[in-house]
Amino acid sequence: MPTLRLALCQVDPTVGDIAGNADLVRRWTRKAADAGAQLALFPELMLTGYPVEDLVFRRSFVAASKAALQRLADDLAADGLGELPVLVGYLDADGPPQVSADAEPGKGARNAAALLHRGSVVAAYFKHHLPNYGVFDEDRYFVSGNTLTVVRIGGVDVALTICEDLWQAGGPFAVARQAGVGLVLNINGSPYELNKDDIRLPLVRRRAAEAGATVAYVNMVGGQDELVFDGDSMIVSADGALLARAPQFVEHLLVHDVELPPAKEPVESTGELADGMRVVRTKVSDTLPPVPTGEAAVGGIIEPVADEAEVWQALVLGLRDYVNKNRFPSVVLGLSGGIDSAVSAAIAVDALGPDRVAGVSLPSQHSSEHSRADAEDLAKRTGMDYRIEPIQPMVDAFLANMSLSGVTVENLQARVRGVILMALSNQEGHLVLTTGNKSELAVGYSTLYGDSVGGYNPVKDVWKTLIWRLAKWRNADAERRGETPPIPENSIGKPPSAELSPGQLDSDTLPDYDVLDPILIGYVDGDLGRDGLIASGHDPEVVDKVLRMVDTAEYKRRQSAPGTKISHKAFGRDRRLPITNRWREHG
Ligand SMILES: Nc1ncnc2c1ncn2[C@@H]1O[C@H](COP(=O)(O)OP(=O)(O)OC[C@H]2O[C@@H]([n+]3cccc(C(=O)O)c3)[C@H](O)[C@@H]2O)[C@@H](O)[C@H]1O
Ligand SMILES: Nc1ncnc2c1ncn2[C@@H]1O[C@H](COP(=O)(O)OP(=O)(O)OP(=O)(O)O)[C@@H](O)[C@H]1O
Ligand SMILES: NC(=O)CC[C@H](N)C(=O)O
Repeated sequence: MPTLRLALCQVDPTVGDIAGNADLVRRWTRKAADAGAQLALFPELMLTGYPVEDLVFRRSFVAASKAALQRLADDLAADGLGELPVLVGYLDADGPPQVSADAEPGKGARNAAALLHRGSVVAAYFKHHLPNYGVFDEDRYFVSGNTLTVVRIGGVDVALTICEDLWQAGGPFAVARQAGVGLVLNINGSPYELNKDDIRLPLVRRRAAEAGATVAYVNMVGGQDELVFDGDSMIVSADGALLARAPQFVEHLLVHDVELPPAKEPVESTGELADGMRVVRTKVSDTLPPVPTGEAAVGGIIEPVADEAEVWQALVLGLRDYVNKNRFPSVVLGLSGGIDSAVSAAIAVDALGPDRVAGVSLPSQHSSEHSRADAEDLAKRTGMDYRIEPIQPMVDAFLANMSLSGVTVENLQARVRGVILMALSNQEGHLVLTTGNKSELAVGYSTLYGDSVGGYNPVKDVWKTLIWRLAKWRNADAERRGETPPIPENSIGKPPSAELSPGQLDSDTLPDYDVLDPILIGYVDGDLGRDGLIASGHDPEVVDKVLRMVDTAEYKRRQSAPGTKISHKAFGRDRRLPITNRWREHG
């Protein structure tokens, strides 16, 4: 049986940085070669980053991707790495974009993968299944490919596939079986969602069984606006055994030797192959770079971590990459002494280090003594910068000049805080973090242009009840490691309050969060209607109240800052609803 040393390069590309991404491929191909790899693979749309959205419509961008691909092949050969076949995702086009007036049927932009060898592009593959649900809009951008590319490398037939191809039965993996391949490569831009890693392994196993071949699955890592890619690259044998698995949320080179069946005689590509596809075969090389003598390469198997640990890492990486890729030196956020700002600050410190996080206490006449003390305690525990900017003089200046009362005055305080944070951003260059959790976003419990101001929201997709769980987990994790728990116990234990009027508590306006969150999870994440929610045991009156709040807060969500997606259905692309909308489920 031939043995192939595979190198799965789980790296963090940046959208639009074609030259930087090509350099990343060169650096990691060098690492792969140093590890004796005989075939290296990089994620989906590696050269352009993923997802590129409407950049696909720019012909200049497509041209840059294509030119970079050939340049990369040349550079790898010039680097002395030409003998190592490298599979890399890139943006291609064989016709004008589908949205343009001169579009041609069956042609257009392609989500593509190319195999580079000895300074040339020796084979290419166009993604067959285009995801068009959730956050994905690939039917808007790409034309589907109908050819399975099979390359013969070192006597083994290897099929090339891209991400969504893995998620559907009866497509390229079924064709791969008909073509008799020994290995299927699958390159991914698969964003993180809680529990997605639990779905991926059985999915890869099913496709390995369908193809009757080993599957090498490489995914990117890193944050891109609201998405965070978690890696979780793996190799699964034809009989479903997990051979190697990379850690989540970090760049990683997974190098593993796989035993593969020798290529059979070429199968004729005529006849009905699955899903209307045909097969095109290319012989790349009989000879491969020799593996260094000695130990076989074993990639190891990383065990999945607890949900809280996984979500925390996702939030940390999502924020870090947003801040760094958008070149902010630091972040600033208001510290109320409450749990949302405390958790957001702890995420920021883990993402950026304490020197790049500034916390501001913005007390008003309604702020309790503990709000200041708890904010200061948080700052001490984490080592972040801390200052106090009292807002009352500015609030009073408004009240002396305008006749305002009730909720307007509550909102005024939140807005003065927003103005101060934006002023600090303008003056000192920080990115402002806003800290509204998913429960608040769902019911509109925030002040527009007030506490909702900010460029990024690290907890946007985190239900309030999960915020508490994360806080407890993060503190316990610190204790396990002998470190100071970052979040003051007081911030975890106190009843939530906006402190915008005397003695105000969230529970004056909202049901308790352990009642509210399950209703929201059913309505928002599960798309349950009123009847479904009541049938699952919720009080009809509370359901009506909650649904009314959710439905009428769409306008706030549409103006909200981006934030890291961690759930199956995050506000934004996953859940698109009209603002002007008279459809109501509730009484
Ligand atoms: N369909 C629509 N399209 C576009 N704009 C629309 C709109 N409907 C209202 N609006 C605008 O929105 C305004 C109302 O929104 P807004 O000004 O935000 O005010 P509003 O939602 O009325 O009040 C904010 C609520 O959030 C609470 N809060 C504030 C701050 C922090 C926290 C917390 O604990 O985290 C809670 C506060 O106690 C209060 O109950 C209207 O005056 C109108 O200008
Ligand atoms: N006194 C304050 N000083 C500094 N920032 C504040 C203050 N009050 C509110 N904020 C900012 O506004 C956000 C909204 O907080 P608010 O206290 O109104 O409700 P919350 O959603 O329960 O948040 P938290 O749990 O952080 O208190 C806070 O997370 C914080 O960033
Ligand atoms: N880029 C893709 O094709 C991603 C779609 C796929 N279902 C995933 O989330 O992994």
